[in-house]
Amino acid sequence: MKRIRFSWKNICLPISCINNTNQKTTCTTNPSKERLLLLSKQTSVRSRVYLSDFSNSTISLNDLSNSYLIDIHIFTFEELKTITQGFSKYNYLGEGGFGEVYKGFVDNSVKTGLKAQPVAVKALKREGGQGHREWLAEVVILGQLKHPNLVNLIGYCCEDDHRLLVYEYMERGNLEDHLFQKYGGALPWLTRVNILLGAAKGLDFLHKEEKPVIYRDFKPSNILLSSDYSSKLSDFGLATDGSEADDADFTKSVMGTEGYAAPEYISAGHLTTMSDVFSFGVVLLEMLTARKTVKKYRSQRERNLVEWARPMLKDPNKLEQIIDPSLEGRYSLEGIRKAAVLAYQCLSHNAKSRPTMATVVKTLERILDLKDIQNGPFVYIVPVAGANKVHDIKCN
Ligand SMILES: Nc1ncnc2c1ncn2[C@@H]1O[C@H](COP(=O)(O)OP(=O)(O)OP(=O)(O)O)[C@@H](O)[C@H]1O
Repeated sequence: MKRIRFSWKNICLPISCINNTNQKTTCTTNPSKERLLLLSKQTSVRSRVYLSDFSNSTISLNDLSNSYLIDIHIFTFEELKTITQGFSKYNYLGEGGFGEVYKGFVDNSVKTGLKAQPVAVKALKREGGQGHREWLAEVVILGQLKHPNLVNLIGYCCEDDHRLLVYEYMERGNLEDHLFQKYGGALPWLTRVNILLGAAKGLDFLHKEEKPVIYRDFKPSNILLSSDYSSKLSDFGLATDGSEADDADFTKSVMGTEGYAAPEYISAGHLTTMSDVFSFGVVLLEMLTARKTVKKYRSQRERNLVEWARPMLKDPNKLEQIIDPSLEGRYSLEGIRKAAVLAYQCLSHNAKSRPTMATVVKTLERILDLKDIQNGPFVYIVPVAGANKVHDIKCN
């Protein structure tokens, strides 16, 4: 489901690397002395650069990449064109609100020190301030925060009006395509729980930052899967690092994807970490039911999944009616009940009654340990090369 804006307010950032005269600019000039002085004063008190540092012009992209970014490579547009074979249709992976995504391959010959690996290259559609803000949010947040459940940003390109991002390539694409069966059979129960556990750990990590990062766009298409089905959050364009809370333009614009945003955020623009918890509840409900949160062609009563299904989550007799039939009863009964109660709590209209992501992680870990799976399929444990975990693969 594509991202929509509930309302729109242009965000005007001073874009230090855009050259209005249209000359070729690659953001590689040295930071000014005054800026570095200011920066060194700031570093003594905090360890991370925030998005607001850019809107206040206290830092430039050069300062950020020279002093703060972790293992980030700066690519030229030509280099990215080469590694994606000229953004060829054969390398095309898909398109989201930000722009098109292409598969590529990098190694030491592209940039010294670069590990040989497949990558995903995301190219920003050229459309002014908000597009640049989204690109910058990805660089500022993913360039500084590293975690096994956040997609790894390998590098970026900021040349003339080109804005691109280079990520590690995730072999199994996004959860949405698996959950709603674009590919093959239904995901087994424990694989689903494990995927959501990974995503929950990613959110928990973001929320535990000194200034919590609010992800703002949690949904299945933003959860990417590796070959062994471990999950990582991607698409940080709408994320906010907590530094923009006083910015009038920011607080006025409500953004996200229809069906996932918390009610208090839609109605009053009230954005907290609990907004992410609500969105997590929506995805958990989608995982339990294999139904999309909003679907036009469902009956009026069932159109909004949350409104229709939430009352049934706490009633074990009704619960069975909404569980994904393609699971064919192959799940832990206790596990599915616990997951349903967890979804119910995350979807509370009162933000304060929702659990924190730390509690969600603990609950999902307990559910993952419940192995009383009814009529279980033959489970073949595949050791995955390079990974220290084993995962169950359903064999028909
Ligand atoms: N790192 C990656 N590895 C493999 N595939 C990726 C990667 N990043 C994105 N993709 C794929 O590219 C396509 C577009 O992804 P993108 O994140 O831009 O948009 P989206 O999340 O589908 O939509 P929206 O931006 O509206 O939320 C999707 O099919 C996604 O699975």
